[in-house]
Amino acid sequence: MQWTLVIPLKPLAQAKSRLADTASEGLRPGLALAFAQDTVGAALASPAVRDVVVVTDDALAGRELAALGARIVPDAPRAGLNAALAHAAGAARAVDPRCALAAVNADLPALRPHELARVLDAAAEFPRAFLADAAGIGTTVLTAVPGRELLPAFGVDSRARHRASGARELGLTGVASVRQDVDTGEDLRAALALGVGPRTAAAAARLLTAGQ
Ligand SMILES: Nc1nc2c(ncn2[C@@H]2O[C@H](COP(=O)(O)OP(=O)(O)OP(=O)(O)O)[C@@H](O)[C@H]2O)c(=O)[nH]1
Ligand SMILES: C=C(OP(=O)(O)O)C(=O)O
Repeated sequence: MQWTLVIPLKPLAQAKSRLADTASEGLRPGLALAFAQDTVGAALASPAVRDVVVVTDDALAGRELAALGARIVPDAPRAGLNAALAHAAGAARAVDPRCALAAVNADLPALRPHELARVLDAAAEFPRAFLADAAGIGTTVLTAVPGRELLPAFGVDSRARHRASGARELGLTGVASVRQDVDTGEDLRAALALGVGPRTAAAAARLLTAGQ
């Protein structure tokens, strides 16, 4: 099965507020963009991914991610993450009503294309499925096969909420790069240890140069 990914991204100036102690306000937007670029780049290189829709109102991120090959959809509802994802899912199904959908966070800078393919291949066995994040509290991937709605419940305790919604939790091992979202300085160190994509590597080097 080939998947359409929907990836949400806040305006960069507001993104990654929990990295405030790791990156200054001047460097944080560039870091958030680098995470998104490496996430989208790896996703588009995955054999299980047909296309990527990014839902964002950020003009710069929209241009940069479109240049990588993503379709950009404005965050028309402006009502938070789950409304943005439902809107992007609708935009994808308006083009192809039978597409398989996967919501993926924009902060997976260590993402490896073949690990994402393993997750999506496993998800194809269930109407809706999800992968918990490295911290074991959140979610990095939520899927819905053709004919099923995504019903996203990202945010606080989303692992428990996706489980309660009837989505099947994927208990895969060996997919650390798909679980490693980056919200804190500690997460960034963990992602760097796994090996990040080229834009995040460059942005992290700028942090070091700036003495942060
Ligand atoms: N389009 C869109 N994306 C969102 C919205 N809220 C969050 N996101 C994205 O959803 C993912 C998870 O978001 P959050 O954890 O809430 O925000 P964050 O920027 O990653 O981190 P914090 O500012 O530290 O909370 C990230 O890819 C965000 O950019 C929204 O209202 N609209
Ligand atoms: C929104 C989520 O991600 P984050 O860890 O970025 O808050 C989530 O896990 O549901």
